[in-house]
Order: sequence, then structure tokens, then C-alpha cells
Amino acid sequence: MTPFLEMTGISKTFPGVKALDHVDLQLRAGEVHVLAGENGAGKSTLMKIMTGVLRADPGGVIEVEGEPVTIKDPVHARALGISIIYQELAVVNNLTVAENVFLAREPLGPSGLIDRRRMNAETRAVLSELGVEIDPEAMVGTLSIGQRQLIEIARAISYRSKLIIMDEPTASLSHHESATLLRMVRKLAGQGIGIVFISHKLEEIFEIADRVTVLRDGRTVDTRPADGMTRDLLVRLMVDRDLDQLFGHHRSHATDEVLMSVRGLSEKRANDEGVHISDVSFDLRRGEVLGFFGLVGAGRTEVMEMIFGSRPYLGEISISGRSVRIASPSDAIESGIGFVTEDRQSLGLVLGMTVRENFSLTHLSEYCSFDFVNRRRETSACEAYIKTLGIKTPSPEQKVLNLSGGNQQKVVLAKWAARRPRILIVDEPTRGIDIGAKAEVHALLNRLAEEGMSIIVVSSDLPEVLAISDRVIVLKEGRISGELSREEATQEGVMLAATG
Ligand SMILES: Nc1ncnc2c1ncn2[C@@H]1O[C@H](COP(=O)(O)OP(=O)(O)OP(=O)(O)O)[C@@H](O)[C@H]1O
Repeated sequence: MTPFLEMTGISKTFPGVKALDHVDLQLRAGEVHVLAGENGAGKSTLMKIMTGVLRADPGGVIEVEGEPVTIKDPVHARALGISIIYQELAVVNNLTVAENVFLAREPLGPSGLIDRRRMNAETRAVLSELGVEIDPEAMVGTLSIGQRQLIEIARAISYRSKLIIMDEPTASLSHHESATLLRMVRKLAGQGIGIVFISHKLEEIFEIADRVTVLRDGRTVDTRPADGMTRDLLVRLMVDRDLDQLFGHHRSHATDEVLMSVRGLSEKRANDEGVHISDVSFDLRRGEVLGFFGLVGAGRTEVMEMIFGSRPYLGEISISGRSVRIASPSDAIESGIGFVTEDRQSLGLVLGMTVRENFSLTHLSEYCSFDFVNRRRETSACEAYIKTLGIKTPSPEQKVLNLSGGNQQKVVLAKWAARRPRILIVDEPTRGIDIGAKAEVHALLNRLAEEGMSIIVVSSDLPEVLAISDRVIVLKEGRISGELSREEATQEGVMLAATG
């Protein structure tokens, strides 16, 4: 059978980087084809070529249903039946669901005005085809991230797409939303639509894939049916190491000294929307890795924003026995707190600046004497972190904008770790990060704890929380619903505390 899309010998060169090097890929109608590979392997670049966002270097061939094509731009890709759903959602919040689905191609009535009745009815039909109950007239801004993602899928279906590409679609979804999305993906494949699914989550890959293609350093390593693949083999193909060699044994470096004590942390303003943080109290010890777990909406990020001064709070925070008032992030930084945010693109990085400039933003004064920056020391400190975390960049002078998503995340982590705060809060530190880099991030956090840093890890990845924490605090609806030592913290115990 002719594949729906066939790419042969596809290469892409950026200044100083060969992102793709003679990649071959065949996509069939009705299959879920997972694309796996470490950060910077070239997955997004390949997707951008498939959707006409980027042009491949001359020499490769793309065929759609057996016909050679040059995909000129995203509109042309859509006309060929190829759509993409990005992780950073492309929906407009202050338009309705139906307006988003039909954006820029609204059906017109005889009078030349938008035919809202038809637009709403057609949207309702597509949504019910997907088996989801969302009101076509609801404003998209009022929907959850998971629902917004479904709107994008509805849009792709309404284009009559034959191939839908999903770039890490579950990265920001709750467990429940991910399950709904995966069900939807299976259903679409059952209707003959081909799906390209990019993911770093091993469980998910094995749950959803018919076939898996692994890219490494811009080359196709292998394409296999998921049946013929094991976790060990997949990890070896991706990062060239064995799974059991990746993650070392946990060693606790927690001391008895309480470094930070939080008492009665509560929301300052009565707020009808979202979570209401109430009476959160805990101690953080020197050298401890304290995990914070909770389902989406439990209030984990809100608590961390209070401690970091970006959200007003009631209650008391003491550091080394002294009460501190943290009214802004600069107060928090002065008190020795660092925060690796969940949202790296808007809060963590200046995308137009280089890796080196972003890296030293948090601690530039360390490289200054009098009014001069010692560039040599700054660059060599940056290079050391590039090596430790395996940041894939041609040099410290590359603009962060040009790094792959996972490598941007590593830069955020590096810039805060290098500042050596006494307390480091990391929110979803390994989101979008490949399994090899995940092990490197865990090792780095453990090493920082050994050096006496206290670390709070917020993650919705339960196995990750259990793997790196000395102790786990569970939040539910803005309150602490459980505190478990490493020995007590089992998947079931933590989940029970999180769900009640
Ligand atoms: N516009 C660009 N200019 C320069 N280099 C780029 C550009 N876009 C991507 N690259 C480089 O190409 C390589 C492949 O990046 P790509 O984003 O395709 O990786 P990826 O496999 O999607 O990674 P991740 O899992 O981190 O999302 C990386 O080394 C990246 O830094």
C-alpha cells in the first residue's frame, strides 16, 4: 500500500547545525506513528518541513499519496491534508469555540455576513464526532488547557485532515485529560487518519503507538512496530545507554537543620476563581529534596509563587530562624531563593539573547570586577553547565530562540543552579526533557543537595517525585492533604492523599 506521506533523504542545515541528515520516514493512513528521540534530535524540525513552515535542503523528496510535492507553506500543507497541533496552543482565548474552529474561513450567509448558525452547528457536529461535550458558543478562554487542545483537534478534523501531527500534546495536561486525548487519538486513527505523535513519555509511547521511529542527531536510527519494541530497546536507540544505567540510587543529604519554615500560608485576597491556598505549613531542611505533588489545580504552583514573592500571601515565612517578608521576587532572591519556573518561554528566558547571556543573568556580578565583566570566566562557567546537562548548542553564543524546547529548559535550570541559591524551587523541571537529560537533571539536583542546597521539586510526574524526593508533601484543593517520608511514599499512598 502506498504510504500517505513518504519523506526520503530529507536534510536541513541551520548556521552551524545540521538538524536533519538524510532522514527517511513513511507515514501510513490510520496509524499512530510515534516520533521519539532526545532533545535536539530533529523531531520538531522534521514536523516543520512536513507542514511547510520550513523548507528542506535541496536533494530530498516528499511524496503525498505517491505524488512528489514541494510543500510551500502551512496553507499548502493543509490543502494536502496535513495539520499540526502545537504544544503552545494556537487558539484565540477571546473568541468562541466555533469562531476558533472556523478562524479565517468563516462560512458566510447569503447577505455576506458570517453564518453563525451554520458555524455553531458544524462545530457541534465535529465535537460530537469526537465524543466531547463543549458548547460551541463558549469563550475559549474559559476552557481548561485539555479542552482547548480538543478544540485544535476539532479544527484539524474540520479541515478534513488526513494526517494530524501532535507535538508533545500531553505535556501540559492532567492525567485525566491525557487519557481523554489518547482515546481521541486512537479513535481518529480508527477512522483512517494518520497521526504523528511526538512524546518523551515512555508509558504513553507504548500505550498509543503502532510504529515508532527514533531520531538521533538528525538521523533516522530505526522504525519498528511498537510490538517489537521494549522500553530498554527504545531508550538504547534514543540515548545509546541502558535504562538501568541512567538513574542512579537515591542518596539523601538532608540534615536536621531547618532552613526554611512556612506557617499558615494562605491566599491574601479572597479569590473566587481558581484554587484557594489555605493554611499551608511545612519545614524545609538543609540539603533536603522536598517533593510537592498534587493533581492539576491543587495549588502547587500558587504556593511556590507565594514563597517566591510573585503572589501576595498571608502567613509567615522564616529562613534560618529569621522571619522574612517576601513581597517581590527580588526580596525572595535576596533571601536566597531561586525559582525555575514551569513556563520557561514567558518567565524563564529571554529568547532573543544568547545561551551565555541568559545563563549569567541571574548571577552576572560573580563575573564582574570593578565595572568589567570577565567574559572568559563567564563563558567557561557556562560551558561547564552545557557539558554537565548535555545542552545541545553549537556554542554559548547561540540565541536561545534557536535551541530545541528541551534544551531551552536545561538553560533555565543551569542559570538558577549556577546562582547557588540556598533554596532552589524547581517547577516541572523535566517537562519536555528526554529520558537521558532527565537522569542528568536528577543527578544535578542531587549533587546540589549534597552541597547543602535545599530543593523543592514540584512535579505532576509522580514517578519523578518519588524518585528524587527525600520527603513528599501532597496538596489537594489548596491545602496539605498528606506528608510522606521517602519510605512511606508509594504511588498508591501519594495518589490517595492527592485525590482523597
Ligand atoms: N532556527 C534555528 N536555527 C538554528 N538552529 C536550530 C533552529 N531550529 C532548530 N535548530 C537546531 O536544530 C536541532 C534540532 O532541533 P529540533 O527542535 O528539531 O529538536 P527536537 O528533536 O524537536 O527537540 P526537543 O525534544 O527538545 O523538542 C537542534 O540542535 C536545534 O538547536
